[in-house]
Amino acid sequence: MTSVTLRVVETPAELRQGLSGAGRVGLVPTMGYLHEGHAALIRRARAECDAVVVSVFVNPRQFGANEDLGRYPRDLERDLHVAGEAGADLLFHPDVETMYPPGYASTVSVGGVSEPLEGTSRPGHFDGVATVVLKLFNLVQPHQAYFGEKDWQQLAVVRRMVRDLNVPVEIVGVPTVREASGLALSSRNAYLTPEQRGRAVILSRALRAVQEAAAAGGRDTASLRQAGLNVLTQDPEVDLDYLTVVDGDMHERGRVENDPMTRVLVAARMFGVRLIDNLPLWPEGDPA
Ligand SMILES: Nc1ncnc2c1ncn2[C@@H]1O[C@H](COP(=O)(O)OP(=O)(O)OP(=O)(O)O)[C@@H](O)[C@H]1O
Ligand SMILES: CC(C)(CO)[C@@H](O)C(=O)[O-]
Ligand code: BAL
Repeated sequence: MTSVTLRVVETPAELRQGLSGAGRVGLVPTMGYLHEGHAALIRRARAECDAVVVSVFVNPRQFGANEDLGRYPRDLERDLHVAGEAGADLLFHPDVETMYPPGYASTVSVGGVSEPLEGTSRPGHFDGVATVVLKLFNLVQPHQAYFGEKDWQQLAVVRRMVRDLNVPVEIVGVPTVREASGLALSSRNAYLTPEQRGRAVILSRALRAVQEAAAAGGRDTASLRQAGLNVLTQDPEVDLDYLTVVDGDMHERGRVENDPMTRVLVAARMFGVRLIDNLPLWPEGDPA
């Protein structure tokens, strides 16, 4: 049943009013078309905070000129239902003019962790993400903010920004929610037919193959990567952008360290849709 207490607010003034005297506030930033992955973030916020704000804003500043801003899936009714069920109190749904009024001229740019991988493939993407996330932090002033591990590099960029700019918020990372097949839930999965989603499971299979190679003792990054490539090359539909093993700073090294932050990341285009996924190299933490 959808929560009867969920309120939609569209302006900063309505948001502040809705949060007055709220106690501990949790924020879940999203671009909408909510699914069970988003619901996991909202439920976690519900369990840890007195008031939960979900923002739904398809942020134009994080899309490149040739990306899918125009066709990004939107469905506010669905979002209300999912957010209400998961226990949100406020759904902040500003329009583009509210977030970026005429004369708007500021950008937040995080260096280092934002530069490789998604940063290389999607120039300007993380500037757009950091800018809107900092604006949301300033508007909502949450005690805690919840982000999915599915967007692992984004999580690293947000953590870096918060540390560097002394933003008074605690960042909480939430594990990736998957279909039973292993496919990571993503709003962009809506672009795929059920048959295509079945084929896209190959990405998580490749990540698991890399995990298995590490569990078997592999420490050399090139051979770990090859274990994943052996899977990905089984389907010619996979147009690989990157498959890599990185440390917590998003650096690829020749040999992997025994560090729980070591992660295997993949990005590929399948059926014209760009998909990303990642897993910890050692699911149970670093090996002895
Ligand atoms: N499967 C998932 N499990 C856990 N968190 C997720 C999952 N999918 C998305 N999230 C998180 O939800 C937040 C909002 O993400 P967003 O609205 O972009 O959804 P998305 O499904 O990642 O969409 P996209 O298709 O654009 O990647 C982000 O912090 C993201 O990491
Ligand atoms: C964090 C975010 C909501 C900023 O627009 C977006 O990048 C997303 O949905 O992951
Ligand atoms: N979940 C990441 C948002 C994006 O791809 O723009």
